[in-house]
Amino acid sequence: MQDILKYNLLFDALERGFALFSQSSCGQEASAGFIDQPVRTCVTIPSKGFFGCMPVYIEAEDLLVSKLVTAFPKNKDIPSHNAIVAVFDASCGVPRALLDGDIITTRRTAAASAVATKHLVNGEPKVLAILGCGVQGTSHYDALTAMFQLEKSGSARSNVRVDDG
Ligand SMILES: NC(=O)C1=CN([C@@H]2O[C@H](COP(=O)(O)OP(=O)(O)OC[C@H]3O[C@@H](n4cnc5c(N)ncnc54)[C@H](OP(=O)(O)O)[C@@H]3O)[C@@H](O)[C@H]2O)C=CC1
Ligand SMILES: O=C([O-])C1=[NH+]CCC1
Repeated sequence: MQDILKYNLLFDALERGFALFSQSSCGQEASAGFIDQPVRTCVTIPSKGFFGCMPVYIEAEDLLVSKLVTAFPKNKDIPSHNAIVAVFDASCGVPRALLDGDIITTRRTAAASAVATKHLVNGEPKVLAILGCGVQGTSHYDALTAMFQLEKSGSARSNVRVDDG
């Protein structure tokens, strides 16, 4: 997954996916193909975290997919987020693949921020500052420096600790 899921491929795939989803949500299924993507369902594990289920049907790709993801923010020596992605053939419902979802989650999230920034930014961004050096802080650095020609970029651990008690 590390070698396959390059940011430039992800940027194109996400732009296409967001456009398809918007067109489908606006009732333009004829050109876009039908997409059914309900809002993520979450199960709460009190004082520990949550377990999320993220299903989608994409007619244009004949795919039925669900990500299953856990977020346990207090994990210390193991990742705070863990995921798998199950892929089914939408023509017959047969399972086709079970993918490691960690790299997908790490890079897709950051790539989505980069694509959103590209469409929302006013002019060419020159400076990037990221607060926090966790998994997403790092992947956002990688994605945004892959998307833009920046003059200055950096990330830093936060010295402001939010009380998460
Ligand atoms: N929408 C999406 O698709 C996704 C969203 N997320 C969300 O993004 C966020 C970051 O996830 P991820 O990077 O994987 O998590 P990590 O556990 O790898 O990193 C946690 C980050 O939060 C900071 N942090 C933790 N506790 C505190 C605190 N008390 N006060 C201030 N900062 C704190 C850390 O700062 P420091 O570096 O200084 O230690 C670190 O940068 C989470 O909220 C997660 O749920 C994650 C994946 C996908
Ligand atoms: O969409 C996602 O994969 C996640 N959102 C918060 C934790 C993981």
